[in-house]
Amino acid sequence: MNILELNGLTKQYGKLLAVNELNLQIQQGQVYGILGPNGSGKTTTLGMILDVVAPSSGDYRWFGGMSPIKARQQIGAILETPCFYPYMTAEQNLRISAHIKECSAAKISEVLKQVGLFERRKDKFKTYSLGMKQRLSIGAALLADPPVLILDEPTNGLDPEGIAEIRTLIQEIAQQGKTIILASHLLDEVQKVCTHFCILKNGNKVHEGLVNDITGTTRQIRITSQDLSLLKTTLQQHPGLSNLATDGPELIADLQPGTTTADINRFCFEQGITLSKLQPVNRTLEQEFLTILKANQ
Ligand SMILES: Nc1ncnc2c1ncn2[C@@H]1O[C@H](COP(=O)(O)OP(=O)(O)OP(=O)(O)O)[C@@H](O)[C@H]1O
Repeated sequence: MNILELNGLTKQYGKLLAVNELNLQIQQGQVYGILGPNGSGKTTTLGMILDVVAPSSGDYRWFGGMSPIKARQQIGAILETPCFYPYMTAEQNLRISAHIKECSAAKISEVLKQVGLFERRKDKFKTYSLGMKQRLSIGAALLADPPVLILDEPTNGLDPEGIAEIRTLIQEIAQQGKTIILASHLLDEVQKVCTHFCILKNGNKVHEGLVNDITGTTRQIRITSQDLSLLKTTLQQHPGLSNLATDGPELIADLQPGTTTADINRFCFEQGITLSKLQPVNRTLEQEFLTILKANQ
């Protein structure tokens, strides 16, 4: 079942087209990354699907057409760091959140454990690091045990340790079968936690797919031999390679579909060249992202 379906969702701010005819389908259990540079329309999209920004045209359906009020109860969302009371402890703040959400306070300890703040539950919110504040926000969003979690730039401003903690937490939440929709401009973040992703640029969806389709396939090689220029002129004749370029003491090239590293090795051997290195490289989402953005300029 589609958890969320967007049909031509559009938002125009005066002359500015922030989101243009966006079509998306997100299914249960996916960790869906909405990726894009600053100003590409990620937050506006999340605002629309959370009913806080009115679409100019198009529509969206949660859970196959559930009423917006009912659907909203199934979604835990963090668009900005929520306003917790600085002089209250994490536990007291979550008690207030539970009261507002009309859910049982019995869930508070469980949620604090899940986000790794149980030991610090009696500390005042103002003494928390940015990463702990962000984890508490996720904890608040989990109080009502929603099947869907929406996160906007969840690691913004965090140090590497804080980023790693949030990443692990997102992975743990996803393992419980929850659907997570995450907006980010950080390729690394999307690559490490998401199963599916789309790329927005100037409000347009320019790509969508499975993260594994990109990062799991070897489509590049790093290759070197004693005489680099001879190797380069030789490899230029191989039809199974493209984008051949020198990168320091080695060459880098894209493998065309159907060509393997073994083919390249054999070809060089037949040409009398002994390779000192032939290393397959997994393409990163970053390379794919840059290629896609370039192609859509
Ligand atoms: N309330 C608003 N009024 C006018 N323009 C807006 C408003 N909100 C967003 N925009 C514009 O819409 C475009 C998309 O903004 P949005 O915040 O959705 O992008 P984003 O991808 O989330 O960017 P960032 O990564 O910087 O948060 C931008 O050009 C932005 O300036």
